[in-house]
Amino acid sequence: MARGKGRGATRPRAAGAGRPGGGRGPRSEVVGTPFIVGHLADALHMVLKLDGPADVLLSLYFRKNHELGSRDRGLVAETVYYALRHLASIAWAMAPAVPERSPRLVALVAIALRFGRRELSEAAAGRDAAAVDAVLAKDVGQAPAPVRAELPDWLYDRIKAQYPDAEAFFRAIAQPAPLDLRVNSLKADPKSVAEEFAERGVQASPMHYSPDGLRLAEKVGIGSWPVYREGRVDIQDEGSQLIARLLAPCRRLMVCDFCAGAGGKTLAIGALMKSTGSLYAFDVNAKRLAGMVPRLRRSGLTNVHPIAIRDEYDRRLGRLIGKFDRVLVDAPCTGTGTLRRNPDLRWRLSVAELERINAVQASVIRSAARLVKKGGRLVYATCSVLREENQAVIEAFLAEHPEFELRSAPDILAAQKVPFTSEERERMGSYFVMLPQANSTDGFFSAVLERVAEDPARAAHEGGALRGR
Ligand SMILES: C[S@@+](CC[C@H](N)C(=O)[O-])C[C@H]1O[C@@H](n2cnc3c(N)ncnc32)[C@H](O)[C@@H]1O
Repeated sequence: MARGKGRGATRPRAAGAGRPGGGRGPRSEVVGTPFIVGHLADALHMVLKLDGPADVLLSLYFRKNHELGSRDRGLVAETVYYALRHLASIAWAMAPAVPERSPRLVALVAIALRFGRRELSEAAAGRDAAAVDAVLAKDVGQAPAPVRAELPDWLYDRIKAQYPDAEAFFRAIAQPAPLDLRVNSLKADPKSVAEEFAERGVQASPMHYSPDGLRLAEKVGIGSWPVYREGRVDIQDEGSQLIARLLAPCRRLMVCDFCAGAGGKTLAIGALMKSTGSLYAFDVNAKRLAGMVPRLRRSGLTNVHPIAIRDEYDRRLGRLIGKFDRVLVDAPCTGTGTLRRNPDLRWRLSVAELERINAVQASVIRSAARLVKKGGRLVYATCSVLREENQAVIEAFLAEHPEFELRSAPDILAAQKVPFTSEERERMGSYFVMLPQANSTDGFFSAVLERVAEDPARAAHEGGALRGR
């Protein structure tokens, strides 16, 4: 696999990685010890079934395998993610063997590609050494284009057709994403938080676009740090932070986050509202919504009302029709904008799933739009890079709903001092579009729609009721 050879072939930073317990016992010469390769193969055996998100399956694996020290876990996780990012080319090079039935070979090849062939101990490679070398000898440059792009054919075709810089997108999603933080303006400011990180020897730099954001130079586990536990920061991609700003939330508004999930955007919106007004957070997934509770506690927000709904036409929504100044629909989507963070996603998606999600998107935006008052705004957002889930949904909605008009998303952000170049503005038009290859963020799409007239159906209904009196 000439393409992979040498790429990133560095020793892992973690001193002692490769040793059982990650620090105990004599120092191992190489990363790929029998211990690490064994665990990596077992973890890949689970993850390559692709029957659940890799991060969930990996944490399950680590919970069951206490003998792995924190550095071992870091090494296994990093290599599993590397394998998922390069799964198409690894599968192509190892054919007729298939990854899900040969996780050990995938483990050995992934270590050799990520860290260098010499990082595989003889004891670990064992009888598979020749097979590994045969895989490494394959020239991925000869593989079909979707394999080189590390995408399934259907997704490759769509991205290639949609983006003139598709090749740059393919390169961008082969890289891991940085760790982005949003500073909670209720409790801190970016400068003081950056200093707090500097005291721990971690560089946190201001973000290019988001005024509240800091980007860490290295990935560190901050879950137990006071800065996180005390709610001064939350983990949130830069693009996602900007979507909260598209609502231009200010004091004392009635705001609804219709697909709030565990509250990533809810928290950002609440902070921009300075914890005033009312912020309703709906979701059909009560478990996910419950994940918001500890985050709310840390954040210090007191204006948020999380409510689990049965579906987008839940009867309890009836009394809220026409009541909101702002409604965010952070729609369920394919998540194709987050492939840097969730490399397994591309292998778990399908055209049928895209079509199912598309139908939900159309239904959710239609229902959520009823909640927006005249003069209020509906913000539709996805973390997808596919036109079908983005522009096409908005075009179909506007064709059916002349009572809404598209507003300029870049103008709304420019008014909040978010700097876009004229080139970026030209690319976006009236929409908000962030792309990993152009903006170094996850891929995001958003449209801001203003209600300029009452809902015709509702007006007719109320008019009829009035006349009948
Ligand atoms: C993209 S995620 C939301 C992420 C969240 N806003 C954040 O920033 O962390 C989409 C959410 O939509 C929810 N959802 C799916 N169908 C829905 C529906 N019919 N009505 C409301 N929410 C729905 C899902 O449970 C999921 O939590």
